[in-house]
Amino acid sequence: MISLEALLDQLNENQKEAVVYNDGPSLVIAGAGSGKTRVLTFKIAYLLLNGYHPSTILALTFTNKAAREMKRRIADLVGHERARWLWMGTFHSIFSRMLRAEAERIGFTRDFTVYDASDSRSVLKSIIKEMQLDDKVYKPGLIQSRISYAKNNLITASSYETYADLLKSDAAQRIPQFSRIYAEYAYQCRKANAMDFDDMLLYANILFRDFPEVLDDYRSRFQFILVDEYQDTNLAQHIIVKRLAEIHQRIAVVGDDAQSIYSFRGANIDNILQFKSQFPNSKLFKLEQNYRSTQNIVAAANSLIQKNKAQIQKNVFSEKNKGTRIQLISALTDTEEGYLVAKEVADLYYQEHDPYSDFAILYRTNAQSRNFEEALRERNIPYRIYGGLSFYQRKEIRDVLAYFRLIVNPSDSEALKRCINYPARGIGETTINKVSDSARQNQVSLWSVIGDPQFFQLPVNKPTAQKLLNFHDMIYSLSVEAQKLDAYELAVKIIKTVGINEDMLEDNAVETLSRRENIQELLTGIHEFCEQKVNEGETQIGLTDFLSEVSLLTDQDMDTAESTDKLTMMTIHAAKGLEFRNVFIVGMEEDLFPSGYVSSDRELEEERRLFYVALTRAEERCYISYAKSRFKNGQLNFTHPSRFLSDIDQALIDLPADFRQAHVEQPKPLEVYNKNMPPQRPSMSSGPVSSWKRLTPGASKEEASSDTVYQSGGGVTIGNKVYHEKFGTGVVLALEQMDGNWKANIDFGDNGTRALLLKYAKLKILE
Ligand SMILES: Nc1ncnc2c1ncn2[C@@H]1O[C@H](COP(=O)(O)OP(=O)(O)OP(=O)(O)O)[C@@H](O)[C@H]1O
Ligand SMILES: [Mg+2]
Repeated sequence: MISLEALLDQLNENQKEAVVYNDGPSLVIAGAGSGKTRVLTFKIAYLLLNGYHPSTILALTFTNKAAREMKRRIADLVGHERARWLWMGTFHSIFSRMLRAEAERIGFTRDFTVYDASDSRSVLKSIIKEMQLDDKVYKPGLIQSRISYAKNNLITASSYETYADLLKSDAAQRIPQFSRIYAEYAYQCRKANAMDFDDMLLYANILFRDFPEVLDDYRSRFQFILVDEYQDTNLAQHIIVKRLAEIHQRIAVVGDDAQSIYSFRGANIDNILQFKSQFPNSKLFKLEQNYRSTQNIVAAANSLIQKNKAQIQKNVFSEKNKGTRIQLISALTDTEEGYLVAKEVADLYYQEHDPYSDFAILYRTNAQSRNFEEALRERNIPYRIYGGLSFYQRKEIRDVLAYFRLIVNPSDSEALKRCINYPARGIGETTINKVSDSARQNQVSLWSVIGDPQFFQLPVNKPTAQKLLNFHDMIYSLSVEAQKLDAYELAVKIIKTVGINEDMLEDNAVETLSRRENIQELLTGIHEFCEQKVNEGETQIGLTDFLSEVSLLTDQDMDTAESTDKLTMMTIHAAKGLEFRNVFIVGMEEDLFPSGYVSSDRELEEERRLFYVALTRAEERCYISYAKSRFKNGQLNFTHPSRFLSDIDQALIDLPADFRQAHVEQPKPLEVYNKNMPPQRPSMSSGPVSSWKRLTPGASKEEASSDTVYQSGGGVTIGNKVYHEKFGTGVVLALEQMDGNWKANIDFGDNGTRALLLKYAKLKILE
């Protein structure tokens, strides 16, 4: 075990101060690579060496992988025994653990299922269908993100109507049934004993609000709370942390406003900016030395982020070597981009002898990975992809997991629908619909109906009723076994019993073989999971434990074989917090990065922050690539290099000759290869980025309400006539999101034009 002195010797003066200050709340705001995560890690080790019991420390990270990493570091510093009992994980995994322990209090059982995004969407689809609504207007994806937004802002289905006064005008125009759908969705989830991802945070808040004794219990258990990547927390997360730390005030958070990249998921940068007002006695620490990257990379990242107006000024420097300049790779086509990047990787691998695990290819969207995969495969370069269609989302794996879910929680209607006729049992779509209808009419789960079709007067013939009963009994007897067997034994038994094995053995097609291998891999994974838990001192590892772990994986957690030498491919969002010697940022083109969906300066600044995150992942070398033409939806489009390239200090980047030319010229509108194709959305490069539509008070509503305004405005629409207690009647000219809150510019006639935050303005919408 390390001495306190030796521990602190591994930190610079500023880091040391932040680590040893533990008398009250503290906040570290600092740029990328300056050791924020290291401060948290060392602070925990410091607390442990000072006698805190590990089980009294709660540390919240952004991914499970980051938690594992931090735990490993702490174990290296202070010994495995001390690190073992730390409460460390993502918000979702930590609070789902609490919710399982307290589930009965809020009307669930401890075996509740966690619905993933596709389960939720499927529930919403059937609600929209059942309510006979037009799914072109009531798009399940849109409804889903609105529900998520509401939950992350702690607006429940039942309180939605009350809060909706402000949100109502656009909803009333376009999706007036939204609150009914939300309520039905909440009801369906509850009936299925299921929570979705956002529910983890919502219900944790409800639990703490409604059961003060539970809150007190956790408050006294956690003597210290630490949060990494605080700039990307949302309101629901912020309130949980605030509640837990309210009494003892021993809380340490770290973050970087320049790396806030999750506002589309409800993250609110105000949480970090207003930490001081939430915790008035808090102490602010700044770190300035970057230990990750070469001087050139740090300077390039600094020059880029300077272009953002909204930011806290920071002085970040590196004392590492100067390093090489950023290399730009210009390709004619997206296929060539893949080829050139793979070639560069191979060259570096042979020249510099860097292992493949030192390389990362980072992109804006998952869909970009394909060209690189092909090019890497051609050169036999091993790689792993995070995110996208992960292992656990493959059909055969989802099928097996659905059985697991149903057996531990028979009310899980999504799981039931998935397994009732797989492998085929002669229970058709019509029968399943009848079961669903009956469940709805009788307000019971599907499971109850198939357990007694006669009682529920299910309109099916005798043989069909018998098939339902057989299925019910098979699942029931497995759920009895579940009490006795551990996760692995049970999983093996299930796969044998329900007929998946035979289904796969019958057919020797190549795809079936690989599906069989995947299932085998799943079983191996469960086996390892059980062993690991046993090693950690747990007994009785049931399938629920395994399921709750896999259902809370994030984009960074998909691959378990971490030690092998593979190149990493992931989105920039998933790369947050990570570092690699060699980083390739690819697809650096207008309409791709920044994304073509950007419609305000604020959104553009978030894209720039995303680029800043990408650049600052690199330790030694950073490459940026773009293609001059790219296939999109089966069409070849000509592209323009991203405007962000010219944000980087030109002395630090090797631009090819044709780039300067392209940027001196006025950017052209998007050219289209096939002249017969319909006109394309205008390129973002044809002029300055439009800020929010500004309209005169007389503008028509149709003109005023663009999709973007509607989606993110969360309420008042441009062109609305509104009433304010003090300023009287006015017309909304513009809407803008400011630090997560909506700001409206309103023309109040004689009382002038005012910028008001909707949150406080208490506007009444007149028309
Ligand atoms: N005092 C130090 N001595 C040696 N190495 C350090 C020191 N401080 C930080 N580092 C190293 O610098 C790298 C970046 O640190 P860390 O990941 O903690 O930065 P961060 O501020 O959390 O970055 P990000 O904003 O990207 O999350 C790590 O490899 C870390 O081990
Ligand atoms: Mg970090």
